[in-house]
Formats: sequence, C-alpha cells, structure tokens
Amino acid sequence: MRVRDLPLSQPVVDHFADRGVRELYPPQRAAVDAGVCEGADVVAAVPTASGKTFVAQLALLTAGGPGLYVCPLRALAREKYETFAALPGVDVGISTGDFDATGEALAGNDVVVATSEKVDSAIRNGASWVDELACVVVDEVHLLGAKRRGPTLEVTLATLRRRNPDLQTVALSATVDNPDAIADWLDAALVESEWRPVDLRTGVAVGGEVGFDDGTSLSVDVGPDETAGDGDGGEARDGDADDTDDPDATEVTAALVADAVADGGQCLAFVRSRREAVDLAERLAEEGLAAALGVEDAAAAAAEEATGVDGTMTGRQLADCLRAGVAFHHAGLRSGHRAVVESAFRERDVACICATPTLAAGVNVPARRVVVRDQRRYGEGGMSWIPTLEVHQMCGRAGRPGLDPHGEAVLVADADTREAVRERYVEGDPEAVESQLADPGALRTHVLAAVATDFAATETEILDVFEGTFYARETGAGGLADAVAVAVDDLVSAGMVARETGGVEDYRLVATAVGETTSKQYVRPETGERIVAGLRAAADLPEATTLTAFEVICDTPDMQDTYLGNAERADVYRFARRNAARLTTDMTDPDDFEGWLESVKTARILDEWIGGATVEELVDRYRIGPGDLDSRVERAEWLLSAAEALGETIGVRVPAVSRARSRL
Ligand SMILES: Nc1ncnc2c1ncn2[C@@H]1O[C@H](COP(=O)(O)OP(=O)(O)OP(=O)(O)O)[C@@H](O)[C@H]1O
Repeated sequence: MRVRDLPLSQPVVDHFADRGVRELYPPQRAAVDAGVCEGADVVAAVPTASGKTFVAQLALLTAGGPGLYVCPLRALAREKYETFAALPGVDVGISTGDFDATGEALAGNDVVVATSEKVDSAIRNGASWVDELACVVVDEVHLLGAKRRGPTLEVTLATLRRRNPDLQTVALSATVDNPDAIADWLDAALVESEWRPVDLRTGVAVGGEVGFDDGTSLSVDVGPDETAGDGDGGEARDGDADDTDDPDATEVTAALVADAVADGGQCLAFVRSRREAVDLAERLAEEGLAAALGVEDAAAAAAEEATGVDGTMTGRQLADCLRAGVAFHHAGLRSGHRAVVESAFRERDVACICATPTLAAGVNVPARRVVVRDQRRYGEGGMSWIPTLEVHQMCGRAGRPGLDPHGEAVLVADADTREAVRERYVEGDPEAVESQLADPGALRTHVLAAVATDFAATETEILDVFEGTFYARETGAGGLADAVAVAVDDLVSAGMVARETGGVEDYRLVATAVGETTSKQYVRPETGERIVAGLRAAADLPEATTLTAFEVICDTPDMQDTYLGNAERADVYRFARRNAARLTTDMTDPDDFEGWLESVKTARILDEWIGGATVEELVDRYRIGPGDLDSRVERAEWLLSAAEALGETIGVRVPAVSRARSRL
C-alpha cells in the first residue's frame, strides 16, 4: 500500500516522500484496513519505533474536523508538535504547561497537542474547543496503568467520548499483554503486531559472553574490574543508595559499548538511577569513544553547546562527557541539556548515551546496540525487577531503519541471574495494563471535578460519568460504588462538596466555592484543603513572609518531594526551628514529620531562589538537579496562583503569597 494512494493531499504525500515514507509499514496498512482514514476507532498496539506517529497523522489528517493529540508525557509533546507542525497546511497548537487554565486560544487549530492534564483542565474550565473535536489520538495509551497520570488519562478520554459520541478515537500503545481489553473499552478495532522495521535480537551477557535469542553469540573483551570494593553509598533517592548488583556489570557494559562503537555503531546504556547514569558516562568517557567513532570535532561542538545552557556542575560534567563522545540523560537534567544530548545523538555526534529508563519512553533515539545494565531498582519494598514492558521499550530502541541489518539488545546479568533475566525479559510477555482509578486520591480528584463541572449531582450520576472508563469496563462501574461513596464523604468533610438536602435520601451534591476553585485551579482536593488551612494560619501569623507562602504550597501533594539526606536533616530541622514564627505548621504537629521537613527544604530553596541565589549555588548547596529546580519553580508558580485564587474565594488575603509569586 502506497502513501500516494491514501486520501491525502499532494503536498502531504510529497512531505512524507521527502522523509522516505512512501510504502506503508505492515501495521500502518492494518490500521488503514481497519478504517483509520474513515473515522473508525482503532487501537494500535505495536512495538517501539514501528511507525505509530504516521497512524496518528493519518487519523488527524483525514478526520472531518479539528483533532486532538493527547501525549501523556510532557517531554514528548514538543517533539510531536514539531512533527505535526511540519505537515503542509496544518495549523497546530500546543498546550503542555501542565496546569494552566482554559486554553481558549487553542480554538481554531487543525490539531492540538496536549497532555491529558491539560485536556482535563480545559474540560473543567469549560473550554469550547473540546466539544468541536472530530478526532482524538491518545499516544502511549498503556500509561493508563501509571499511578498518577493513568486515572486522568482514562477519565479525560471517557469524558471526551461521553460529551461527543461521534468522536473518532485512535489509541496507540506499546505491546502489552491485554491490548484487546483496551480495544474493548474503546469499542475499537485492534491492530496488534510484532512487526518492526529492523529485526531485533536480544541477548543476555554474563562476563563478556552474550547468547542471543536467535542462537547467535558474541564475545567481548572485558577489562579489569576497577570498581570492585568502591561501594560508595551516595544519595538514596532514585535508588542511588547502592552500587550495582555486580560491579562487573559496569565493565561488561563498557566492553559491549566499546565493541559496537569500534564497529561504527552508537549505543544506549540503561541504568537504574540518575546517579548511575552520570557515573557510567564518566567511566565510559575513559574509553576514547569520540575518536573510535571519528567524531571528535562534532563531539567538542556538542560539548560547547551544553556549556552554553548554564554554568552548573551538571552542565560541566555533561560537557566533559560529551567531549569524550558520551552523554548522560535523566529527568533531573534541564530540558536544554536533554535537547542537546538527543539531537547530538541523532546527528551521530556522540557514541553513547547512558540513561535512566525515561529515555526509553518515546524519545526517538535509535541506536545500533542497547545495553541494559540494571534490571532491578529500589522501590517501596526494596529492590525489585523493572517491569518487562519498560525493559522492552528500552530494547526496542535498538536498530536504525535502513542503516543497521538488525538491532541488538543486551541485558547484563551474572551467572546467578542469567536464567531469571532471560525468562523475564527475553522470553517473557509484557505486563497487562491495569486501571489505577480506584486509588482513593485519584477518585477524590475526579469525583470533585464531576460535581464541580455539573456533570454529576448524585453518587449515581458520578458512577454514570465513570461508566465510560477503562476501570468500569474491566470491573463494572458498580465496583466503584463503595469507593465513590467514601470519596464523596471525604470531600464533604473537607468542605469541598456539600449535600443540599431535601431529606436523607434526597439530596444533591454541589461543589462549595472552595471546591469549585480547587477543581478549576487544577489542584488536588488535599492541596486545596491544605492551602486554605495554610492561608488562614498565615493570616494569623505575626510575621508571614514569602517563606510562609512557600511552606504552605510545598506541603501539598501537588509539589514534588525533595530528597532530604541524613546529613542535611539536622540542618533543615534547625532552620525550621529558627523560622518557627514564619511557618504555618507547629513542629510538634505533623503526622508525617519527615514529609513536612522535606517541604521545608523545598520552601527554603524557593525562598533563596527569589532572594537571588543562582542555580549553581542552589544545586551545589542542596544537591538537587538543575532540572529539578526548574520543575519546582514552575510548580510553585502554579500553586501560588491557586493559593491566590483560593484566598480570594475564602476572603483571606495574604500579601506574602502575591509577593512570592511576583518575585518567582
Ligand atoms: N512507512 C514508513 N516508511 C519509512 N519510514 C517510516 C515509515 N513510517 C514511519 N517511518 C519512520 O520510522 C521512524 C519511527 O517512527 P515513529 O516515531 O512513528 O515510531 P513510533 O512507533 O511512534 O515510535 P515510539 O515507540 O517511539 O512511539 C520515524 O523516523 C519515521 O519517519
């Protein structure tokens, strides 16, 4: 099937031809056969990098009206926006600032790229464009199994479809164990395929010996193990508390990377934590990879570019690595640094990226060889195996279409773990996607939204709203009845929702003024409650300052946690004692004292930031990533603006809140 035979305009056909897209890949053909160009609902569950974006483009280009592309990961939205904006004659809007309001400005675009949070917020704020959509494409739909974002994704999609029954829905998924359940949920045709543009072979390495699943093998020279005995504890967050399971794994990884690079191939090496990504990159910087790949000048130019982003220690470390032909990539990097790394890799100016699994989710960085050094990481219950789905996404990055005869993915194991690793990741199936909607926190948020937007005024109507969710399809909406009743009770005691009675059995649920503002400001009910209590306490303090404002907003579940190491704990404790007159929480009060101390640390960082401290100073003083500081500043802006709105709602004015916001 050829692109030019599809119902697309000539300029669009030419646009694809210029990018080498003339013949459809088999899964794309199957999507066309399933009616994706004729308004049919389609779920496509296909491997990484097998052309899902083209399926999205087909749906959006052939829908008889505006389209919405929901991208659950913010980091990917810009990349997709650029892909769509390059299409001739297509006006594209983007809305990813996670939490700002209506987005009425998005009306009039042919395609809007947005995160699910943004669409949810637009619905809550009554944006009209959401009702005019002809087509919605949800990328990475398997993320509906993710704890925080999953419920928002499924409720948003269910709401969009309920409001607009003619809406074409196209959902794109990684290969998961139950794509049929997702297709059932959406009453959509299922396109399921194992096809990939480049063959992939996956192997397990023990020492320098790799056995692949296609029966082939590979042998690499592993250098002496210099890391043995160097079990530096370091920071614990992100699983940084430990060295690798087996110190040799780093040397095996180095040998596998050097071997591929000597042969002209680029590599991705995945490790469990940010700290490990930096350490591995610094180790690989000793391998002379830039010279081996013949890219010394280009690597030096990439290093210059990284230095230009900022003067932080992380930036300097990254530049030093880049000069040697290696990079690291993780969520603590600033977006400017991530962009330099991704583009240098695509341009083949760098031989290897050492990354945490975030890189595997959707960033288009194909490599000849992928090495997965760590398959276990620290979670709540200690060390546990990384989900098979995630490891498959990492492995799926191996193989560049048209350039490599096949991609190679190598999982580094030892004699004891070899079989477990093989069974789990080489032979094993990925996990099934499971709804997280029954989580009490998620339910409270979405129940409040349903009531505040007047979609529902009784428990039964709330269940009607949830009837279109994946959860309801899997377990029956009745399964949620008890949990919804609990959520309503919680919201009533929190002062977010009121029962307007006409008798015990006969009442209507209405959002209180605070509930309505909370929902519109897109903060969680617990956040709204904490801010309201905090504002009242702050108004009574003799000396409320910007630190007070930051303490209130940082002590909410909508602000990220900031790691508090043992060494710093005493210092933050003393800081809190010194500033007791400016904090809304009495030190003897918090149920979760450690969590509160973390909030005080975040508040202190933000207060020093508005006081003129530089990124470099804060990164150095508080051991946070520069990207972590950026994201906390961004969240603080949003939460302070929610605090101002809530203050207005309850008639409590705390000037320090506005001061903090304007100085931020
Ligand atoms: N029919 C085709 N012919 C040639 N190249 C194609 C075709 N379809 C897609 N491609 C190219 O394949 C690459 C991967 O495609 P794409 O990024 O759409 O994969 P994906 O399935 O969305 O990956 P991910 O798992 O990252 O979401 C892109 O460079 C794209 O231009």
